[in-house]
This record gives sequence, C-alpha cells and structure tokens, in this order.
Amino acid sequence: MTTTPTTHSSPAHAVKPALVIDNVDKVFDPAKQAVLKSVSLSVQAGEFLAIVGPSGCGKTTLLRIIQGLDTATSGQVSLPTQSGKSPRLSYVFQRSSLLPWYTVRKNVAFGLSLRSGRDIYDSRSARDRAVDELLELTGLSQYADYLPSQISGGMQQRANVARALAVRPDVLLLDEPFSALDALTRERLQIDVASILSSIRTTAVLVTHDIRESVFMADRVAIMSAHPGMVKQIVDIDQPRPRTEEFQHSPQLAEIERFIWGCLHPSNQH
Ligand SMILES: Nc1ncnc2c1ncn2[C@@H]1O[C@H](COP(=O)(O)OP(=O)(O)OP(=O)(O)O)[C@@H](O)[C@H]1O
Repeated sequence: MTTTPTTHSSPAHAVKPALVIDNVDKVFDPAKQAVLKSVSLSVQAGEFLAIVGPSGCGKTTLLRIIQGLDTATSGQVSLPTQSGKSPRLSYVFQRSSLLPWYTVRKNVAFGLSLRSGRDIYDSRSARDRAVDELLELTGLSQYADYLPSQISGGMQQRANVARALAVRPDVLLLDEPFSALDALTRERLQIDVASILSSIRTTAVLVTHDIRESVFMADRVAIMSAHPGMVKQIVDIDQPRPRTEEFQHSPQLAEIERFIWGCLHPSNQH
C-alpha cells in the first residue's frame, strides 16, 4: 500500500464541523508582529487534527484561544455541538495536572463532582460506571486507589487523559501530552490513546513537536510557519484509524514524516 500525502491549501473540508477557527489573528503587543495571522481550520466531529510547527509559532496560543483562556484579536472560533448545548472542552497538558492528595479514581472523577460536570450522567451510578470504564480503557483499573506520586509518569498521563474524557468533551485539546515521557512509554501511550479516541470517536486537536506522533495519531496534520504563525499546509494521513503498531514503524509513515519535515525545513531540501 502506498501513502501519498494529500495537501490542502484550503482548510475547510469538514462535513459536520465540531470546531471552526475562522481567520484568527492574535497580537499580544501592537508594536510587534502578530503571533497568529489569518489562521483558519475546521475539524469535523470525530476527527483528529494535529498541529505541528516551529517553536513560538503560536500553537499553544491557538489552543488557549479555542479553550477560551485567551481571546483572538480578530476572527472567530466556534464550537457547534450536535445537541445545540454549550460545548464542553477538555485539556491535557504536557505535565501531569493531577491533584496529589486524590487517588487516581478520584482524580478521574474530579470534573464530574464539579457543578458543571454533575449533569453529564443521569445518576451517581452511571457516573461511577463511566469512571470505571475509563479506568479500564486507559489500563488504570489496578491503580485506581493509588495516589499520583505512587504511579509512573506514563500512568499519570493515562489518568490525565481519563480525567479529560470523563466529562465527555465535544473537543479534546492535547498540548504536547507525551513530550515529558521516555520514548518507549511515549510510543505505548500514542498507540493506546489513539485507539481510545478512535473507539469513542472523540474530536481531538493535538499540538506536538513530534512529527512522527502527529502522523501516527491524526487524520490530518496542519503545518504552521512562524512569525507570524500561519497554517502553511494541511496533510491528509490516508490511513484508517485506529492505527496499528506496524504503521508506527512503517515506511509509509516515514515517508509522510519526511514530507512534513521538508515542509518545516524548506531550505534543507535538495
Ligand atoms: N501572554 C503572552 N504575552 C505576550 N506574548 C506571549 C504570550 N503568550 C505567548 N506569547 C508569545 O507568543 C508566541 C507564541 O507562543 P506559543 O507558546 O503559543 O508558541 P508555541 O508554538 O506553542 O511554542 P512552543 O512550541 O515552544 O511551545 C511566543 O513568541 C510567545 O512569547
């Protein structure tokens, strides 16, 4: 099977978008260049979009604007939901953000005990069942009663992912979630998290420096350039999800990885 990256200069090819970023500019300091310029992206419900780009091109700023932690200087971000209700967003950070005095189970259930999370499931037992299922799905059942300090960094990131998924997010935002982990743990988590997200069809946006990770996990990879941060190209990863371990080390993946690397380093191409 050959895999030829398909590129788009136009961002919007989603049928049922869960996230639409329309012509977003972000200027922190009017005396300096914009951090984000004319960024437009559309993510279909159930789709996995990865964003790669040089350091400082505004990837985290874009995630923060999507999350509502920061505002766009101009342009719009919309999150249309199927139900018409307000969208729920979850964020997984590079470093574990678990509460150290709570067990893994309590951490996973944390968002559901907040006022905003109580209505997500019909009853307490449905909530407990959902937490149990997520612990199972993320391989944490036997660590449910451990404290974060008693489990490995990889397990902590599994718990962060489980906690983010417990609130049934319309869009899951992942900001370099595996970059603090060792290579083997990172690969295992890429496989497991990609498989979980595809099984429950969560819409996800991943920011990463790891091109291989972006190709392995995502349906599409948006490549950004810096100064100002713009979407330079979008690459379709034409492989069914969930991806297999074979794909992770396949020549097809390496070919797409090289292609994206070339887009990020145009002056190094011969
Ligand atoms: N609150 C802020 N005030 C002023 N400048 C900011 C602020 N937040 C980010 N910036 C600037 O915006 C630019 C983009 O930062 P951002 O963290 O979004 O980039 P990034 O692509 O995520 O970088 P990295 O890959 O290194 O994490 C940087 O030059 C940063 O200094």
